[in-house]
Amino acid sequence: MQIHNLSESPSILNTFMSEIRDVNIQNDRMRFRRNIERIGEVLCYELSKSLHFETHTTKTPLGNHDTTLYKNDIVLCSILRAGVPLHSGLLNYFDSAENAFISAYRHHKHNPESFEIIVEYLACPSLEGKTLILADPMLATGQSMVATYEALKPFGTPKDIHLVSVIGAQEGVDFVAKHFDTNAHLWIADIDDTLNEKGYIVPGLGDAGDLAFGNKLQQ
Ligand SMILES: O=P(O)(O)OC[C@H]1O[C@H](OP(=O)(O)OP(=O)(O)O)[C@H](O)[C@@H]1O
Ligand SMILES: O=c1cc[nH]c(=O)[nH]1
Ligand SMILES: [Mg+2]
Repeated sequence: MQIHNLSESPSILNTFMSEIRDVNIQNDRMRFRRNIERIGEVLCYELSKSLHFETHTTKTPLGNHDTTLYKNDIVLCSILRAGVPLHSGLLNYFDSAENAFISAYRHHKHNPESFEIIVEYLACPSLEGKTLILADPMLATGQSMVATYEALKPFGTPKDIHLVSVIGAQEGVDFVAKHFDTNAHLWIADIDDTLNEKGYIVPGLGDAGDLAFGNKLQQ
């Protein structure tokens, strides 16, 4: 897997990243969602440079102008629920993308420290020969991303695969790298060192789903 960690070259992205991590700012739910969306836009722009481009002639009022436009058939797939604002950011730029949604959540069966990933809702178009973009803001253990990929396999074989995430833990990045092809890409805004005993990224930002949408009761 090819890993593109955008924190390696400082940019305006650092401002959005510092706001979503900051305990004094992140509780402004609207700002949190909008920052995740803006990070999605920046990641989308970077990812777009790796797409397939072909020459296109545009007719202006005064003549013709040659440029290149991407030709990939894009399917954006987000993992509910924290993936929703990231999905919006990607869709802001990929105007005509097809969309898939999947629910993958951590189910704490016996105690807060052990969980399994439950995949329930799944709506997806054909993926055959298309460019699949899998988006989830948090890449902690990597289990949700891998469970989602397994659940999508019956929908066809994508031509290429891009994972998009906001914050990853090194352990989760290593885990997904083992499960995806070497041609797959990971576009990520930052990678932190560790996970705590509950599988949260440290320092991370806390619970992205709760910060975006409010607390949920455990089922
Ligand atoms: O890499 P993993 O260890 O699988 O963890 C990451 C998952 O955890 C979060 O979802 P969560 O289960 O909190 O659901 P939510 O989006 O409903 O809050 C996050 O959005 C990822 O989907
Ligand atoms: O740190 C983490 C890990 C999983 N999900 C989150 O929202 N945050
Ligand atoms: Mg959550």
